[in-house]
Amino acid sequence: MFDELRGRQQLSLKLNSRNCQEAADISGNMGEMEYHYSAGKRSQPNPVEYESSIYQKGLSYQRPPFTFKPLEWESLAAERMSADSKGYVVGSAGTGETANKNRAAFAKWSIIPRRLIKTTSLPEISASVLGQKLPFPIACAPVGVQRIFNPDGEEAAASAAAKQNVPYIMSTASSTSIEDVARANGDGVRWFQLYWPPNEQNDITKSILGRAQKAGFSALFVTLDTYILGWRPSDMDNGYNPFLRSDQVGVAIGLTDPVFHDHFKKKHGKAVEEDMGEAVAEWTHTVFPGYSHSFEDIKFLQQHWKGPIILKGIQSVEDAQKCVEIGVQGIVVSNHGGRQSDGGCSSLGVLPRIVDAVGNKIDIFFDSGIRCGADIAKALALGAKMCLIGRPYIYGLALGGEEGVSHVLKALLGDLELTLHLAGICSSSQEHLNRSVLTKEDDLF
Ligand SMILES: Cc1cc2nc3c(=O)[nH]c(=O)nc-3n(C[C@H](O)[C@H](O)[C@H](O)COP(=O)(O)O)c2cc1C
Ligand SMILES: O=C(O)C(=O)c1ccccc1
Repeated sequence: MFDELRGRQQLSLKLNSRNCQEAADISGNMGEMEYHYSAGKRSQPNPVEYESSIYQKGLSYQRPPFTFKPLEWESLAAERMSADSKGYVVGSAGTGETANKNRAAFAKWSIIPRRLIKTTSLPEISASVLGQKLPFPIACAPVGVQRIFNPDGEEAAASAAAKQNVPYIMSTASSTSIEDVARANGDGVRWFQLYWPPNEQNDITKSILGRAQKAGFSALFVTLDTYILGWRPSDMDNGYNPFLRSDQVGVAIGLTDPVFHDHFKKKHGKAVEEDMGEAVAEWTHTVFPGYSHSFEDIKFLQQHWKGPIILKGIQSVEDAQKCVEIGVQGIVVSNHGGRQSDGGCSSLGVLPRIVDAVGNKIDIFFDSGIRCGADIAKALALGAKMCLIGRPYIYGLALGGEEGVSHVLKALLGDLELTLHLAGICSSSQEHLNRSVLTKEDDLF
């Protein structure tokens, strides 16, 4: 009974509250959570609708086959994976100290709700990044080898992201080609993440960038913290490296790249098809050369990429300042989910100082450790413009392919929307969602 009342209440709140234009746009079937086009424009999914429709489905025992408990996605997904895949996604570097600190850092900040803030609508949770206004302040982080979690891999995730109006960042280590991911993503917003070949192989880099650009990827995320994979005990215990599997997962971009094919032929005197093992080893070495580029080298990418460039993996104020100096458009404050270095800082811990130093000069994205709506709210309050979701959507992929990814994205957004609403915060913009809504939990004692 309570659920029924609550469901109805949510529904009527929603219907009364969205502004007129949006209400006219929303033509979706509430039960199925389908969203339709109206007047040639895609109507915005409304995350809280998901919650109300679930209460209603609950009444007729038609709940979705996925849990809404964000901290259970990992264990439930793990039950469906091989030991190798589970170790790969859940695992992190060394003792796991960095990954643990990523999570612990969120609990150090608390949201102080304000009361009697008169509202007539649910909070607006859009984001303004890279000169664009996007409906939601989250994106799917670049994650490689997605077919080890579900046979539909990147195509399922990119399709779900487009349906939920969430940008999809495609990894260079994808198990699907650039062109196939673009097709699956359709008219969604898609960005490309580069694992960057050494300068001697700039022709291969140019080829990848050209393909990504042609396939409609509009921004370039360059990952700086993974020129070699970190010390990952779970994978070493399993003797597991996704590239070294016999089914060649994670090398789709190389195996479909004509310039890489030419390069391989010249170097090895045979075609890629004649020696797949050698070709995979060569590609792996091309994108994980073992050594880093320099700030100076970014010029090459600026010359060959028409669009915003965002550097991923920034943890220090000094590096953030250098990013501003060299004229890139954004940074991702990230420690790769604690997968690369042990003994590191929490990514959320370093965020405020980086925001203070460069937040008004460059777009700051954030990831590492986000698991629920409140985590997104805290990172945005500390000055990030957008959060990248990493492991959670991969757990969704393992749990239920495209539907599972959609579920995780909708659940995170619904949770965010209500978290802000119930704290009296009327939008995700810095004007309303800023440090004044937070306190350090330790300061309370
Ligand atoms: C299985 C897996 C594969 C990943 N692959 C990539 C990748 O190919 N490129 C990249 O830049 N980051 C990659 N990442 C890191 C994510 O983009 C992101 O920084 C990280 O997952 C954020 O931490 P979280 O998982 O705690 O949210 C990967 C992460 C995971 C879990
Ligand atoms: O595992 C990772 O964190 C990552 O970035 C990666 C590297 C190679 C293949 C797939 C993912």
